[in-house]
Amino acid sequence: MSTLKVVSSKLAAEIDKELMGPQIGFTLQQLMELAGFSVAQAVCRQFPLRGKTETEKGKHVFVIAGPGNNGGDGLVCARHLKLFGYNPIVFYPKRSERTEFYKQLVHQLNFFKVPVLSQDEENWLEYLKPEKTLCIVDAIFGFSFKPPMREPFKGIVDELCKLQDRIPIVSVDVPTGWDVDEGPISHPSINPAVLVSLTVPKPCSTYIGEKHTTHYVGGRFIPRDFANKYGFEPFGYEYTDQILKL
Ligand SMILES: NC(=O)C1=CN([C@@H]2O[C@H](COP(=O)(O)OP(=O)(O)OC[C@H]3O[C@@H](n4cnc5c(N)ncnc54)[C@H](OP(=O)(O)O)[C@@H]3O)[C@@H](O)[C@H]2O)[C@H](O)CC1
Ligand SMILES: [K+]
Repeated sequence: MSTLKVVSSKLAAEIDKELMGPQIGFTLQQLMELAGFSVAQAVCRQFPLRGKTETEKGKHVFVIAGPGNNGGDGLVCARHLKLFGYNPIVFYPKRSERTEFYKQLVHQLNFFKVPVLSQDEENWLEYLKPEKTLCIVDAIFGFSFKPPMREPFKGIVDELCKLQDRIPIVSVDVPTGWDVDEGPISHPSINPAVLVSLTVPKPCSTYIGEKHTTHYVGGRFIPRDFANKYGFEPFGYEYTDQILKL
């Protein structure tokens, strides 16, 4: 059995479909909770608060959530970061009307007093000052991005490209704007400091620069036989960890 390290977007969608199908019965909410939780753990691993000054601890984690499930991962991640003692702020310019569930995720952020900025709050760039921001979580688009990028996200990603040398970006599952299989197809493109691949890395992850980008796998919810069925070995997560550095 080949131990392929990546699966195509088609296979990733098939994996999701089977995980949420009648035999296995995961709900999207369950997978998103574990996915978002693993991204929060990766932020903590990469940007630990322990031993940091009060100023460092007061910096924001700026989570940009897109209109789909990648965005949902970001909303979940922000909630866990708050519980971990971080200072998340969510920018959610285009709120998904897909299901009630997204509204509940925003209610939970309100409950935890995590600010959720919408598009008409022009001051979102105010939060992107290096001295105020620990990192940016890119939860804009995942494996369903189809170019060309439409506004308001094109403008947002252009700003991120200008800032990424001064504020580290943590990309959820796929760096936004990359093709899930072909990698960075448009320029300029996001070049994340951290990539958290969910369930299993996608082909685009082979285009990250290993010196520049720390790569984690998260979304720990599949057993060995299921992984082998899709041609890969399960990842050797340590004990209760929700992420593994690759
Ligand atoms: N198994 C797991 O680990 C799980 C992964 N999850 C995450 O889900 C995303 C995939 O989510 P999906 O909703 O299928 O897609 P995206 O979030 O990537 O984006 C879809 C939305 O983006 C809009 N879109 C697409 N292309 C463009 C564009 N060029 N310009 C503007 N907007 C765009 C699209 O809008 P449409 O109108 O085109 O439909 C969608 O609104 C995966 O990557 C993981 O992060 C889940 O958490 C489940 C478990
Ligand atoms: K992303």
